[in-house]
Amino acid sequence: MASVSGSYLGFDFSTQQVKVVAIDEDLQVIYQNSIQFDTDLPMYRTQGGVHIHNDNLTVTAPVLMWVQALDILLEKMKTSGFDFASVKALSGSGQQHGSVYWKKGAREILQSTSCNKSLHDLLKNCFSVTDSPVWMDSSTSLECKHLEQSVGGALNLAYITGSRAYERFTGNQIAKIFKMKTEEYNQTERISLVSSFAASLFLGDYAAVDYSDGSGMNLLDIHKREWSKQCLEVCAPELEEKLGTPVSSMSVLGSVSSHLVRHYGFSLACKVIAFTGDNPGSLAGMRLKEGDIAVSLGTSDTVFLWIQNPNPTVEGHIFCNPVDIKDYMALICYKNGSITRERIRNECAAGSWEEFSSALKSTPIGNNGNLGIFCDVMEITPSGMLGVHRFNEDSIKVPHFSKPIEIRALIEGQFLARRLHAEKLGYKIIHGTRILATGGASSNKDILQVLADVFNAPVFTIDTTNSSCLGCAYRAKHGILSEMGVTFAEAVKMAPEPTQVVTPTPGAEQVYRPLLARYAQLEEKVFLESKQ
Ligand SMILES: Nc1ncnc2c1ncn2[C@@H]1O[C@H](COP(=O)(O)OP(=O)(O)O)[C@@H](O)[C@H]1O
Ligand SMILES: O=C(CO)[C@@H](O)[C@H](O)COP(=O)(O)O
Repeated sequence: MASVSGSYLGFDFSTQQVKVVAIDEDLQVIYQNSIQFDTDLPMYRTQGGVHIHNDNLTVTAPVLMWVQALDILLEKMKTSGFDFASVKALSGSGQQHGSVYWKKGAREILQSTSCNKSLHDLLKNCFSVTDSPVWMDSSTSLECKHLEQSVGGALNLAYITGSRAYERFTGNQIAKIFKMKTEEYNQTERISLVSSFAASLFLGDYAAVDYSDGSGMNLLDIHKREWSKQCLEVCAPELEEKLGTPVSSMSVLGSVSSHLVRHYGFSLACKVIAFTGDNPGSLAGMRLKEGDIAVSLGTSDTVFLWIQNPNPTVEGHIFCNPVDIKDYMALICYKNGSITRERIRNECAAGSWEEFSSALKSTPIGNNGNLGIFCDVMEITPSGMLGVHRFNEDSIKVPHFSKPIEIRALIEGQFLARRLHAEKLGYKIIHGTRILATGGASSNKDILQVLADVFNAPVFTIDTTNSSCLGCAYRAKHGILSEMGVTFAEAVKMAPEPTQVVTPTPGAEQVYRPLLARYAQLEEKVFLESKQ
């Protein structure tokens, strides 16, 4: 690879893979690569990057798998001739809410500089909990109830932390670890998020949690940008020491570890900028503006917005904004995203995205009134909804659809749900609204066409589906410039603009407006039934 005068790296430790994007000084992408957990590291026996336990509620991932994936990714970059010496700064992101438990003594090992071991060999005995709880976990209902009761109810908790108690949020996960694995908890000297854990691997020391990803823990006071002592106390003892002090998402944490300098030829001056959550990373990568709506179609589906005035409610989340210290972002998360789409692709389209697309193209918008709600796993939005529910044009439940109708029912049902809950949170689609799509499924234009039709707005994408990596490479550059007072918008003004890929089909709104109202009624019915 030809060397460049300066470059910036963005990593993403997401649910199914570790990915990297490198950009040059002109913000052009010069390198991309990834390691898939299931296929590149089969010895960990993950499915979709995780282990689903027998209770169907507990979901974890082996922390050493993430470390080993980074070793392999960096080796791959080295083999391809990537010029590590040109990297001026790096940053990254992680799947949100997951937690990593560093054993007493781990910091000293992390800081050690004089060995030739891989990170995996170096850190193999450093974790008190080897299977990290991840965002797909929904086993902490008791802990959630306790936290909400202790702070005066769900809405009060949302006022403080931006969200009512959610099972996957880290504070509730830590409370469960303390209760179920007290000895391991007591052996823990530091608790990281996946993002700050990943930053620690580059820093060679414990990296601070950033405000934006820290907002997904039910522990951070999002207004004061400090831990809520009340929430910490409810979740587990000595938690403040174990978490360290949170920092702004644009903080320069320090220089890259001498371990990585020696192994890969990073410059000693290369800076590590605070890592953040993958959705905040995507907000940066897509250069979201107020008024835009971002739809991420990754393992999870998320819908998020840039907002100035947080108005937390008991549905959805408010996070601190990752690129502007005074602002916020609102987010809604759906657990049944790509994995459900893959199941239907396998069952109805012989495992082929092309066949899946053909089915979308051969069926009419509105699917002749056939609607579906597909929750293979317990849904987050609305909370607890489970199972596959199919309704014909008279809203009568039916046991199955033909294959093409099933495919359209899945995609329309998913996007009707995305729109319904965004509107419930007060989001209005107006003339000029741009939908910015990202994540693996955003490479599929036929899926994006349904998105444009259901939302009645044009869909834009950026050049890469790895918007979080790209956003973190941008954040890496901005991290250095922000010390001189440069805003994120100024730092990335030369970056390529998102391009419009699809526009709504004429007449789509007339079909989907009434369908949205019908979907809302059916979802409410299914939701209430799932509560019984
Ligand atoms: N052509 C396609 N059409 C629809 N979905 C796709 C396509 N290509 C990849 N995907 C989906 O993208 C998902 C991965 O998305 P990605 O955003 O990389 O995940 P994550 O960041 O959560 O690990 C895969 O699970 C796959 O189902
Ligand atoms: O739980 C959430 C957001 O609140 C998820 O969006 C995770 O952050 C996982 O992200 P992907 O790997 O699906 O991008």
